[in-house]
Amino acid sequence: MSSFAPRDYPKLSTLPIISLAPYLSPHDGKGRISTAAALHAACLQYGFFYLDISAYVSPEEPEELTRLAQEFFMLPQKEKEKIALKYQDGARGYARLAENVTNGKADNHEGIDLLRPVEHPDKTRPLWGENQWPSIPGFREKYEVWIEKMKHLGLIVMQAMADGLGLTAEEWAELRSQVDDSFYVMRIIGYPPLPTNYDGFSCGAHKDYGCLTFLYADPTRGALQVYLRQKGLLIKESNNIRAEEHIEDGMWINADPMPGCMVCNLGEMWEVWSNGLYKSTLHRVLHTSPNYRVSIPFFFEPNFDAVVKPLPAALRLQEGTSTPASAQKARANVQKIYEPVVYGDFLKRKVENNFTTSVQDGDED
Ligand SMILES: O=C(O)CCC(=O)C(=O)O
Ligand SMILES: [Fe+2]
Repeated sequence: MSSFAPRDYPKLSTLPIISLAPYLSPHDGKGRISTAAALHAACLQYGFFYLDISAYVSPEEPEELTRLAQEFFMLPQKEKEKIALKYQDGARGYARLAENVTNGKADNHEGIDLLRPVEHPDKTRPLWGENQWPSIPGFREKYEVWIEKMKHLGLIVMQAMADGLGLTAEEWAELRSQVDDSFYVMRIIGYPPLPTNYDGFSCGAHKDYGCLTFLYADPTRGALQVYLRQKGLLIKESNNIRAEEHIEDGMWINADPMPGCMVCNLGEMWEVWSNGLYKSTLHRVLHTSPNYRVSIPFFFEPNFDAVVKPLPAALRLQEGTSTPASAQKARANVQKIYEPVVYGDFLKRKVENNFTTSVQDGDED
């Protein structure tokens, strides 16, 4: 029985849209406050949002990356296999269609993974090999420019989130030092249409495991879906028609691409930093339209050796205190503190267990 009458439900629309522009201009103090507050609210409620990056990226740039990805995926299979994962550390290179498995089922996609390069590469060590690039002219150059842009974007969004969570300047400096040499993953994904009666998904339901995901996807609609778990009143508006739907136990909503925006979501490391205040949200891809879909998520992750643990600012919020001094006293009221995680160790465990482990294993609510 619910004690929550439907009319009192929090109103949920499609995912919130947040503009990053104030954080790109040096003097927009007011704008920053509202961006930081909007980020905080989106992270509390959804763990997913649209990031309006039109002030940072011109639309032609990711369109060109999509075109290059298409060109690669359209090559004969034998050509694509020349950079197969098996020639390196098993994590860098080309994964053929259905090689990736989620929840025990083969995903109907293919892809290329490019990870942060390491010093003294050794392909016999997990994650420690070298990237394998397609030989298509311009491919590597264009993606390397994008990677630099996404790393910089990661730091900007982290700063805005730190403001939203109420970190002091010293606390932000400490958090920044955990992400300033991101062990990122640039993934390039190709999705043929999902065959009818396919036993699985284009990409099965999962949480991202790291810090922040910046997803650029081609204009295909109705592919990426996000799971909203809270009760609420979903407001849908299209073609001037407004519909309301009560969500009782959670539901999947579409996160279609929006011009000038990327879809951004939190990985599990943010659950740890925020001591569970912010959730890493389940999502999946069901691509049933007849076109070949391309998406290029950039996973902005902590540094390999970062020790990720609950931030004092998150504990202060949970304790209902606002200053570091008063928080000390109230600490005992916080019911559960997440265990610290060394990001690189966590990632290696993930790879060994085919990405099935979670920071909260055995502890799902
Ligand atoms: O292709 C997409 O829209 C999402 C892909 C995704 O969730 C992932 O690679 O983690
Ligand atoms: Fe994902």
